[in-house]
Amino acid sequence: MNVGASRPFRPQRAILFDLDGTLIDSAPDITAAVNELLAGRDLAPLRVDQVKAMIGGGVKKLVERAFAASGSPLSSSALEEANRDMAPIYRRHLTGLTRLMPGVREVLTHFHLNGTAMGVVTNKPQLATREILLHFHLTDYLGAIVGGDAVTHPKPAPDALLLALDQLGVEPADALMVGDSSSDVDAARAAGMPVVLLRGGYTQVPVEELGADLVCDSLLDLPSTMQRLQAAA
Ligand SMILES: O=C(O)COP(=O)(O)O
Repeated sequence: MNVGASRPFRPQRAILFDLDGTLIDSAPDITAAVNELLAGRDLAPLRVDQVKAMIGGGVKKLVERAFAASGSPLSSSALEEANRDMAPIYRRHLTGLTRLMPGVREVLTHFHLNGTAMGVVTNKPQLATREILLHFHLTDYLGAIVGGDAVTHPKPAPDALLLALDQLGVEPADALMVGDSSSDVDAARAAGMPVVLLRGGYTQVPVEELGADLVCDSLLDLPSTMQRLQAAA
């Protein structure tokens, strides 16, 4: 099922995937990390659904939002300190509770066999991103892996997407961004790329309202949907 494409799709030479909420369900691990940090400050744990709504802006934003939701908003110096404390905690909770979203391996295999270049562009730190992708044996599919700290301006700025496309040697108009949130749409628009959003990711706003060219129920719908749209273009 999809919501109508808002512009013609031409065959894509590359696809950039968001990570959290798109390729992986990392919310349980991220919640465990957040709650370990909060417990260190005698604050009560947050639920996974609360933390889901805080993911997508990088680790520092996550920390800021978690303390605000706990009724203890941080000053900028306290945020810096909490963010420093979070780094080793976050690294201990990368894969234990994290699972691939449905269809990831099948869909990456499909596009790989198709000759489509692929990359991951996330606001998660680069080292953590690489460790997770290695854990799930996905790095062989990916010609570019760009974390939030690999650029000065992470998503929703276009920089990380443009860096990944540069590494893949593909122009923005010949590539597609696939994500789950407004920062993916905004980054893709700023980079001049079409964008597909998947339902079931980490957004509080319904994906239909985020201005994507297309919305799919799951990653598994992407190959057939792309074929149909390209045939019609
Ligand atoms: O906020 C994060 O750490 C990562 O989020 P993203 O993979 O959706 O960009």
